[in-house]
Amino acid sequence: MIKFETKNAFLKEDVKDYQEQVNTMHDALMNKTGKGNDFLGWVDWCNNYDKEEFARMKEAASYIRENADVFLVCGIGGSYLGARAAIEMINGLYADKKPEIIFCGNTFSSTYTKQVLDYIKDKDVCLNVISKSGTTTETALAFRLFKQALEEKYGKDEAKKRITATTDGNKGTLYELAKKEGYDMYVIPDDIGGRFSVITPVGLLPIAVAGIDIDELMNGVSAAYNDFATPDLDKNPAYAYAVTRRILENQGKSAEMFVTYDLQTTMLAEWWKQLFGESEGKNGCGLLPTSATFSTDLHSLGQFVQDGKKVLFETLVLFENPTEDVVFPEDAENLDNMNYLAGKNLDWVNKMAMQGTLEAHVEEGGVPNLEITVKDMSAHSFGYLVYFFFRACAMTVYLIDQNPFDQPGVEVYKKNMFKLLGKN
Ligand SMILES: O=P(O)(O)OC[C@H]1O[C@H](O)[C@H](O)[C@@H](O)[C@@H]1O
Repeated sequence: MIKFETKNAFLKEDVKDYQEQVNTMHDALMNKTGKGNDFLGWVDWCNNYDKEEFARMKEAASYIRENADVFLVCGIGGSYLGARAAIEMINGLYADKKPEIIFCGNTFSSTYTKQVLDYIKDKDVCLNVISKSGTTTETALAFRLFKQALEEKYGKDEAKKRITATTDGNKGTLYELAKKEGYDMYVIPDDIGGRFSVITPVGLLPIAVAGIDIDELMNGVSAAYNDFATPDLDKNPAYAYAVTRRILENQGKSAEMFVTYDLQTTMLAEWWKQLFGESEGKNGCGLLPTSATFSTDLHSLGQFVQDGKKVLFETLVLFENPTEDVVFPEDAENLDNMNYLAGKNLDWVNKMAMQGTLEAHVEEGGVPNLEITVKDMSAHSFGYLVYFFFRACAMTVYLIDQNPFDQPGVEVYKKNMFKLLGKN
């Protein structure tokens, strides 16, 4: 289902030399005995998730689709990136589907927040507030504003029906508030951290509201779970990718650029950045996760990749089959001199651009390129791909002996901000 290739990676070590270490880490992961083992619920979540809650979520999604022009998803980090990545990748950026999905609660920007508040004024709205901790300030602040806007518009009772809360199953400020208000509630499992939570109600409810088949998404997760049961580096592309990153780091690389050729996967890259950035960037370790969407960014970052400081390698995420295609038309006058492409499919042009760029970056630029090939941009492939990255991420961080599942560094800005905001 996923092909992983290193033929353009300039590797100076053999991936297979890591087999023994990978076997040990694989056991730690599967037996839940490694670092951060309290947060390994995602590993076999596809076998364990609550089917009753899953069915309830689908019903809630139908209610929201029938009753809302706009669906507000109020969350930040792992509580919004996965859903947004899935919805954009699978439905595209301009899907003419009701409801329109707007993400809030991920910024303090007064301009953005006020503009969303104005935009929803004359629209029917439902809202899903998502926070594992239940105390994240960006989310809590936006939630109060949008909750009040809904209460003003619909009255308290009707607003309650339009608000769902996804949070801890037993505790926390949001949990208490939602219980008291009587909102429809969904649980973020204790043993699944935010950046691994797109396969739980955190991601699945908004994804279902977008009209995407969440059974298919979970089938993709299960298929990946089964395919990655073996630690054999010849058979497990997630682990081969995990090891390859470490080899390139040993060769002096300090950044990894996630590259796609489809604009609707830009948010997938943002999701991936949180996954790897928060999992790996600690105690002075880790590769900087960065991203580019080509060919758009070839016209901005291309110069640096080709010719700048040799700090990075590229990880190409290629989708074999496009969701849509366009045949380039003939033009009788040919004033733009573009007739040489007449009759060609746009996807073919995109793939030729990819081929040409790959050769330029690898052969002339000496930039290592890894290739991850995915069949298409379906819900099934999304589920498969995120699980691929989960397993790769856990393995690659275990290989540098760090805990992939905490993020103590994120607290530092919060402490300073709270002091400035006068929070006690
Ligand atoms: O879901 P929440 O508890 O609101 O957290 C939202 C996000 O913010 C935190 O600061 C963490 O660094 C992220 O890992 C998390 O995904």
